[in-house]
Amino acid sequence: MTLTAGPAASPGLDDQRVTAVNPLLSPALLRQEHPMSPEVAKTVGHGRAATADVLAGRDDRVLVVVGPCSVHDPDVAMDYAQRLAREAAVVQDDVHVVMRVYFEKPRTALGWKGLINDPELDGSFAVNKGLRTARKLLLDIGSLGLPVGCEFLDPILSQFIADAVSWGAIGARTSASQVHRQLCSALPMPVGIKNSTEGDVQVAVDATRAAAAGHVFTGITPDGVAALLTSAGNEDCHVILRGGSTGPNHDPATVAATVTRLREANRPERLLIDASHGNSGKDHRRQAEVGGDVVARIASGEPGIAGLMLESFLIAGRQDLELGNAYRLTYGQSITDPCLDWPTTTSLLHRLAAAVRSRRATITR
Ligand SMILES: O=C[C@H](O)[C@H](O)COP(=O)(O)O
Ligand SMILES: C=C(OP(=O)(O)O)C(=O)O
Repeated sequence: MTLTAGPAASPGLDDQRVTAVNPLLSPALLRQEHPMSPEVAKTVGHGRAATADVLAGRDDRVLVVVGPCSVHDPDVAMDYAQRLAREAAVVQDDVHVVMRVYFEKPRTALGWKGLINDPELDGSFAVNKGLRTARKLLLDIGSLGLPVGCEFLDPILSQFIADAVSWGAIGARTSASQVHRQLCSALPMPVGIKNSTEGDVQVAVDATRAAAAGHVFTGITPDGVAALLTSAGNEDCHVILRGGSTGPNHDPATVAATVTRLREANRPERLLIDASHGNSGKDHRRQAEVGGDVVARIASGEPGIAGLMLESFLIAGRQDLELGNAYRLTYGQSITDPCLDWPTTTSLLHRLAAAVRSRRATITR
């Protein structure tokens, strides 16, 4: 029997809902256009190692993943990064700061899907430009000595930027996804995995187990060719408590219960608390309260909390994006979830540093 390859094999039946096919640049080409300097490579490597050490409790600092809900303007993101790099240097003995640099937004239904998908913010979907902008920004931030964290949403896109990332996230809408768990098992950095939007924590614990194992799955090579990838497994995956539709879950009882589940699953018994999302009800004022609560609990030596996620930008709150009218946006304010402003952010960073010092003093006394 002879098999005929290509469209002739199923005339008229294939791709009936694909309305356009356009070229995607390859990861290798993007890396050639925006190569990583040895200095940035050092920042990324040190950022990953310090993150893993804090998560495992080998380093007694706390991890803070802080930055905008989404990057929509690389110049504003650099402005924010320069300020954060200065603060990170001030608190570095007590707090390991990783900047949230999120380019992919998983939407509940519809909405702008992030800078890689639509960098012009006008529905033109210039994805190749988005990838170039994203990679350049990651390298520019890395050159400030500041490690970065990204959410990985589209498993193919990770190949374009993962080498420049020190901490990764899997969001609440994808933590149950086998595709994303397999991706985690191959990613070269610690990855935080969120509880579900409904508040199910077990799904995140299960994801850390799945990600710690090796898998064989489909992906792409640096040249952009489809391939079967074999992963070694990622031991540095951890749970992020982000609250859910039934309310917050940053309370000591949920932290303790999650630690028990992690122990039963033979996973490291430390986690991150996301002060935003379901824990704040998407109210940035409430986010500051959750951050303050976590600071106090770190000072008191509560076990299990390795760090905190904060959604923060220059201006408090959020604004609506009108596609095609990005020029009207307020400088430094989020176009996705509401963020803490810069003064509240720096205050929380310094309070966290003080909390770590007081915890350290209690332990060594
Ligand atoms: O962090 C960002 C948002 O919470 C997430 O992308 C969902 O946003 P949406 O509910 O506005 O679509
Ligand atoms: C989308 C995010 O969060 P979650 O997955 O918790 O909704 C986020 O952190 O940007």
